[in-house]
Amino acid sequence: MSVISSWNLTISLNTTLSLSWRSSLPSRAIFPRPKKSKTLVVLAIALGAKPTVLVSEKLGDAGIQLLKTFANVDCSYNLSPEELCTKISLCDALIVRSGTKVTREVFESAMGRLKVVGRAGVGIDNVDISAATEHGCLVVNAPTANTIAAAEHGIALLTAVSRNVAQADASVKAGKWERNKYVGVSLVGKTLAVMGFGKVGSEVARRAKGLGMQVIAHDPYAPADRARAIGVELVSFEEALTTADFISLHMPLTPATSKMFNDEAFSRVKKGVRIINVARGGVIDEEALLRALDSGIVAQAALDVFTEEPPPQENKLVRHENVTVTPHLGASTTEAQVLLELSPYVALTEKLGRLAVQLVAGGSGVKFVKVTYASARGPDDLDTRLLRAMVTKGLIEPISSVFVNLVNADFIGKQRGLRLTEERIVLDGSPEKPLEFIQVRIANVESKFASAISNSGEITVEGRVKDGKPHLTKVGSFGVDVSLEGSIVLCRQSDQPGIIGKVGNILSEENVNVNFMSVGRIAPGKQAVMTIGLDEEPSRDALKKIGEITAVEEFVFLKL
Ligand SMILES: NC(=O)c1ccc[n+]([C@@H]2O[C@H](COP(=O)([O-])OP(=O)(O)OC[C@H]3O[C@@H](n4cnc5c(N)ncnc54)[C@H](O)[C@@H]3O)[C@@H](O)[C@H]2O)c1
Ligand SMILES: O=C(O)[C@H](O)COP(=O)(O)O
Repeated sequence: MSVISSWNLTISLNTTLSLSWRSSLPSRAIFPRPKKSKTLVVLAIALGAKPTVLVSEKLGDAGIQLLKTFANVDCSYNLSPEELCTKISLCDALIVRSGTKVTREVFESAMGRLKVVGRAGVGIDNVDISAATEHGCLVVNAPTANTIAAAEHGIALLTAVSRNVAQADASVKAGKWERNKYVGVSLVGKTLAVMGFGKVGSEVARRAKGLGMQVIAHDPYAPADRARAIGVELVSFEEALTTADFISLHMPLTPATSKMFNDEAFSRVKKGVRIINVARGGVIDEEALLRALDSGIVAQAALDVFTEEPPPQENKLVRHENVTVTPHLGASTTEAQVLLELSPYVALTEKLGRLAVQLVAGGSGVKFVKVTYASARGPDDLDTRLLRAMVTKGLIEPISSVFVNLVNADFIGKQRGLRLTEERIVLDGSPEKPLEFIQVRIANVESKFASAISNSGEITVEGRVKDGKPHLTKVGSFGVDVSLEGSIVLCRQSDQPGIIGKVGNILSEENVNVNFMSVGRIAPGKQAVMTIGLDEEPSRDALKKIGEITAVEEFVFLKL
């Protein structure tokens, strides 16, 4: 799905609601789940059957194609409010960006059919959340998908205003050569105030530090340790205003931030300050900014966002000589629109859950499950609800007839006595990758494959995403490496020559293709765990023959 890095559940339906919704869906007998369910399309997961999805703004093609495997997709762009209201009654889901106003009228016109609004991006200020809640409609967004794109656009505008790039470009194109008029200011050593030190703000800060700037930030809710880690000082609104040479805005538009930059704020800034806004137009009082520009208090402004979008033709800010404008392009990079950042992890978590539960010995029951996410990203930047739901799905579906989806996962887990806890390990390193590894552990159970019990006494499976594909990288205390496709044979044997060949022969006699194989051992000549990825399912007879190889101490066949 375009821009799905993780769909963030903005409004969770309460349990009663999600249950009644679920029970109103057709049974699996009528709509069997696709064999290779690409569970990353959360809307489809949430809806549980082939829904009709209206996409009202341009998204990446890859996302649309993927969505089409799960849904009837209607891409209708530039709908008038009336056209949107007419169409919506035929749709189960609506996907929008910032340009579609999802008003109360839209929810009313849906007459109960609309179940999910997906905001392919961050800001949900164009969706009437109260109306969505009243109409039992879920609103989900993709909070990290365009973070880097927005941060890079902020930096592009910062450097552009410091060197009059837009103005100089227009001048040269008008046939002029005004080298003295467009003398800029340097960034190095200057103070940048980042207002709103969240996902985008902190990435802007990181980049500005690289440009040699002194970076301060104002954010009443930001953790001081995150700021310290980047070398940024958190300051009061007053201090940010009075000390900054450049101000970059990155807070959401809320009643508290609306027109935060007004005459009062501009009266306290340093004369000649330069302002960049890639957040929301509404955080600036545009009339006040115009006055501040005209009086020279603000030397330059770069605006990607406006109170009204598109801004009216006669908008004086847009036409102002010292204002650089872009048409809400912050998220508009190819990468941000096709990013499938979390999707392999979604598949990985479900498969780890499936593997772990199949390793439990019959009768043990599964109650205590711990999921560990190791990531270089801050906890706020990784919403794990989707991953948690997928682990639950993997744990429960192989041993029951229930269909687990994003909405009902927590409820079904609780109903079945599952106590799933999550833990994060914060790693050093590049935060570009969402997760380094994921571990699923089941405590207080016996395993049908004793080697799957780690030193801590729990069934432990660990996986990573390699080249975009989920891999199993640890079973119990043994390091392994097998791509999680098809099915898997885990086999512990005494470490001696010829075993791999014997197992391979048995499988090849049955025409079962081995797609991956790895061997992890404690020490040479002792025990080894062999992990074999299979495209086809071997017969019982073949599995029996593997078990009869003298050196094989235990083995298990697992379906993914
Ligand atoms: N121009 C674009 O295309 C584009 C792209 C992405 C994001 N955005 C916008 O950028 C903004 C930031 O996005 P994000 O993903 O970093 O969100 P975020 O939620 O990660 O960060 C927002 C930060 O603002 C802080 N904040 C809240 N109230 C504040 C206040 N009164 N003063 C200062 N800080 C305050 C929050 O504590 C939070 O840390 C949003 O408005 C989003 O819609 C625009
Ligand atoms: O909130 C956002 O995600 C950004 O403003 C991007 O909006 P867009 O998806 O309309 O480009």
